[in-house]
Order: sequence, then structure tokens, then C-alpha cells
Amino acid sequence: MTEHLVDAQAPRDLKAFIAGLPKAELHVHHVGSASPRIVSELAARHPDSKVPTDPEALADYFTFTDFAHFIEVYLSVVDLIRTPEDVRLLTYEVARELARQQVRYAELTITPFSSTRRGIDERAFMDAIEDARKAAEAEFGTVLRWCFDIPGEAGLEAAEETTRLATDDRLRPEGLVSFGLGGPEIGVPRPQFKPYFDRAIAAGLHSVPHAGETTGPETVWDALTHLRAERIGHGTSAAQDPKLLAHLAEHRIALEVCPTSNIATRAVRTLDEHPIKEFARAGVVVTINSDDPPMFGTDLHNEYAVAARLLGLDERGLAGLAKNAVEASFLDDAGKTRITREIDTYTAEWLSR
Ligand SMILES: O=C(O)c1cccc(C(=O)CC[C@H]2O[C@@H](n3cnc4c(=O)[nH]cnc43)[C@H](O)[C@@H]2O)c1
Ligand SMILES: [Zn+2]
Repeated sequence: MTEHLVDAQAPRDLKAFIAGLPKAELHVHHVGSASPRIVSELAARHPDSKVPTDPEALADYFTFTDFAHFIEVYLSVVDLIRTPEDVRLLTYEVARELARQQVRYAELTITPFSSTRRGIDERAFMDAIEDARKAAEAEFGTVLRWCFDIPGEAGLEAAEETTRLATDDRLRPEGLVSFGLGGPEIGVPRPQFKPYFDRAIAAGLHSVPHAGETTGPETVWDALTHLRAERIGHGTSAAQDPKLLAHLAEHRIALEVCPTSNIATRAVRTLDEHPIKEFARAGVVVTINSDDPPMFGTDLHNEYAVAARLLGLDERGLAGLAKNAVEASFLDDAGKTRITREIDTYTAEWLSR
């Protein structure tokens, strides 16, 4: 069971503050955000799948022995997304959940290769996510943007297909802002993806690969050097390299920290051993994110509560984390100013109660 991951120790008042705090989420996966209700609905639609239809059984199914097991389970959920309507439903429901958590802006990591290789028409796929994005903004007020990621383990064929989908002007969706690299790192060296990142960057996309989640700091250096990373997904092992921490701090390359994810995939042993404190101490820009929240038995509120405990933060400190995410986002300046002001107003009102 993953429920033990939920941080019950945050004071009730701080939890209430977090619940109302306007936030930005920069590292959250599309399929990995499918709620137990959506997963069981999709599993019931596709009974040939081994994914349980019972939400209770899903908690056990979403308990991982290691990162490789996590990816195996993740792919079984990917297999449930078979039609453009599945894609639209999932995207819209993810936005609803983000809005519930006062997320004003989110960059959602989507792996289009996984859908197109399963036979979903590429045009219909783009229309489905864009339709959900526009509906979510109109109905919930949450602005969504996309990061298309290469599923690393699927190799250069996946890299080529993802790059094509991200850079072809006839296909590229309006909401696309960045280009990523996910999946396992062990046995999947970052430098091989350089030509694909070069093309994506030339097409105006920002570079946000996962790195240092399950391998050492050299992978983070590779992501910076070869993939020209502007933010790093996880970057957990950066804590082992003081020069790297200094580089990240100096160049304001933010880390997308997802504490509970790192425990659930067993990349880090316990929350108390999480290197977030070292990041903050070194002056690295830390952003707090949820990664694959239902699979890890968490949500963004819980991740902020975890961060508050690990970093010893009060309301102002939490507001600072929320502002870090806005600042490190790829939102335009007017949007950044709007959300930052909202965070400041909310915090000032809360503290003057
Ligand atoms: O879709 C396929 O057919 C396929 C075939 C081979 C390999 C893959 C992948 O590598 C998919 C991995 C997928 O996992 C996503 N993800 C979600 N959470 C995380 C995370 O914490 N760290 C790394 N990757 C993560 C990611 O979006 C990848 O695309 C697929
Ligand atoms: Zn991730």
C-alpha cells in the first residue's frame, strides 16, 4: 500500500494554508495522474488488461519494488489509453484535479509516442489534448501547457517520433512549451538524445529532461551539457556533487523535486534522507511537484506538506516555494506576475487573520 506515504505530521493550520495556496505544478505526468476512478473505469472498458478494476486493489497494484517495477506498472496503465476519447477524458480529469488543488498553471508531461504507437491517430491525439486544455481553462481557470517527453527506454525510434510530433508545424499543439526525456536512466545514456533536443530547441521548445533520479550526478551534467537542460526533472543525485549544486544555483537551473515519488520508486530510502535540504542549503531553486500522484498515493498538497516538514518552513517559506515554481515555469511574464501577486495577497491575508 502507498497510503503510508501521506504526510500526516504537518500542523492542521499549515495544511489549510497549503490547501488554499495558489500553485504552479511543473512536473506531473499525464498517464501517471490518472485517478483510481479513471483507471478503474478504463480497466473495466478494456477487460483484457491486467490492471485491477477495483480502486481498493489498485492501491496494492501501485506498490513498487523498484523503479523498473514502477515503469512496468506505468506501462500497463498506458495500455488502457486506446482512443482519442480516452485521451480527452484523462486530460480533462487531470485538469479538474489540478484545479481542486488551487493549481493555476501546470506543465503536464505527455508521452505522445506511447499513444501513436498504439494506433491512436496523431491528429486526433493532438485535438483531444487541446480540446481538454481549452475546456479546462474555460471551466476551471487552470492554464495547462504541455511537455512532450521521449520515453528513453523505447530508444531512438521513440526519440525521432516524439521530435517529429513536437516540431511539425502542422501537428504541434498550441499548448506545447517544452521537450523532455523520461523512463529509466540506467542503460539509457543522455548524450544519444542530443540531436533530438537540438531540433526541439531550434523549434522554440524548452529543454526539461529527467536526470539524476536513479543514476548519479554525471547524468545531470550530461543533461546540462548535451541536452541544454533549463530545469532538471528530479536531479536527486545532484546532492552528491557540490560543484554541480553550485552550478545549478549560479545558473538558476531549478530542480523539479518530487519527494514522495522518490520514496515510492525506492530511489531514496526515506523522506528524512531526501536531499531537498542540501539543495536548499546550496541555494538551488527548488520547486515542489507530484510526478505521478495517484500511483504514489500523494497529491501536490501532500508534497508541499512534506517539503514544509523537511525544510522547516512556515507559511512565508511555503509561499516562497510556490513562487519558485511560477518563476521557473515557461509561462509568459504577465502570467507569472499575476500568479505571484495572487500568492502574495493570499499569504498576506492569511497571516493577518
Ligand atoms: O509506450 C511505450 O510503448 C514504451 C515502450 C518502451 C518504454 C517506454 C517508457 O520508457 C515509458 C516510460 C514513461 O514513464 C514516464 N514516467 C512517469 N513517471 C516517471 C518518473 O518518475 N521518471 C521517469 N519517467 C517517468 C515517462 O513519461 C516516460 O515516458 C514506453
Ligand atoms: Zn517524472
